[in-house]
Amino acid sequence: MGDMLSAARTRMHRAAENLDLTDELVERLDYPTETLAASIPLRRDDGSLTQLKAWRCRYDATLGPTKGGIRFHETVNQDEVQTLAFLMTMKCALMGLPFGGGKGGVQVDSRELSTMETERVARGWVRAFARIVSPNRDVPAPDVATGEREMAWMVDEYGHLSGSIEPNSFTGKPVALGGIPGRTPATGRGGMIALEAVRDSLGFDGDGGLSIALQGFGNAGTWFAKAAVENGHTIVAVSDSSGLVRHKDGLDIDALIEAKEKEGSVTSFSGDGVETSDDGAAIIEQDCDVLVLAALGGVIGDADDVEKLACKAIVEIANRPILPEADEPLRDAGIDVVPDILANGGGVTISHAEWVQGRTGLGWKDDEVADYLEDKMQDAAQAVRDLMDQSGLDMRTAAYGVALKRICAAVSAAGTVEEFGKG
Ligand SMILES: NC(=O)c1ccc[n+]([C@@H]2O[C@H](COP(=O)([O-])OP(=O)(O)OC[C@H]3O[C@@H](n4cnc5c(N)ncnc54)[C@H](O)[C@@H]3O)[C@@H](O)[C@H]2O)c1
Repeated sequence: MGDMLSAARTRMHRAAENLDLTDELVERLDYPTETLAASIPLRRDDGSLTQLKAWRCRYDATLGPTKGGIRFHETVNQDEVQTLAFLMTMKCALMGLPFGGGKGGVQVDSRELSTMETERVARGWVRAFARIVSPNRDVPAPDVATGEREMAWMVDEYGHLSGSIEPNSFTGKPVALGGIPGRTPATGRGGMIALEAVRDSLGFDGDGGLSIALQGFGNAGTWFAKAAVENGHTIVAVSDSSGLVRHKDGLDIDALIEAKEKEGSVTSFSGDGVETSDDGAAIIEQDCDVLVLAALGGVIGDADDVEKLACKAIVEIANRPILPEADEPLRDAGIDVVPDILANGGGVTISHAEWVQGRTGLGWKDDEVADYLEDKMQDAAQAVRDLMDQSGLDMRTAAYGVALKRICAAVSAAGTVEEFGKG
């Protein structure tokens, strides 16, 4: 087992120990059910042939078909794919969705691919893994460097291979091809709903505006920022891969989005009182109420990183931006964390709505999507709060606890040691 998965599982074990869950049920989640590794041949535009490493992991399907994105990234590896599939398992259970967890990846630098090469990689991934993908078995979605267009190619390839039209084999499709309106903003908006739902347990009484520093200004970050401003909060600093921009009285988010769309970076933004720096990593040192991590994994890795923080709470919109080694130093520093499996659960929640839409053949309206997101985020946050109240656990451990209890209940429903042990 890889180091990354091993580290990720420590949080599950912490929850299981605190809640006295039966070992044999939790052990079932120690290893993935199925991981398929493949080599995808890519014919480059210049005629040369390259072999790309690729994976699909179905981590656990106790609660339903496995669900999770496919990322194209030069550093992706089997350990990362399995770790992210493990997190999807916990997230889908916490969000109350009838899905298990999965993840896929191709080890490739997407920036070096032409559009036609990207299409060949997307179709090659489906040819390699079609045997485990299916609307009732394993349902992939976009992730890093994949989006609606890649899903359109993948659904098409899957239809050719299976001999039937199966748009429901993937989510995150373009709306014109069976996608759902509201999927793109769902992760950012869901993160805001989660923050509001737990704000008093983070120590923010009342409903006054909070000062927020935000790392990452892509899909999730921009939609979170818009929702935050609509709710009366102030974004005092934003970073992306180009660097950092800050304004002590709050940034004009619509203008910042426009500048990023036009110039490709937040540091191109200017105006009265706006400061920029090429040191994007300094965002974690920004004095603020809430630091929102919406870019990368492993940003806060240990006690040294925790010492740099000047926030009162953290919201994890990226997957695993805080590593387990930093959990205790954060607790000692009194910094509460809204964990990734809750804070970014809005994305897979609306993927579920898309899957339901595909199964019924009936389209969802914008307000139905928004209501579903609100309800699911509130329900998950409430379940976590209830367990925190009952057990005194921190928010992350309680979130894992809610997920584990649901998975364990489903496993136990097919018989327990007490029943089988009767002989
Ligand atoms: N989009 C979703 O639905 C969704 C769902 C669940 C989790 N997530 C997670 O949220 C994170 C962001 O996803 P996204 O869809 O917004 O991706 P994205 O590619 O749209 O945006 C990523 C952003 O991070 C920035 N970034 C990259 N390196 C950086 C660095 N060193 N410092 C600061 N910023 C940096 C990029 O400039 C960009 O603004 C990822 O970890 C992703 O796995 C996204």
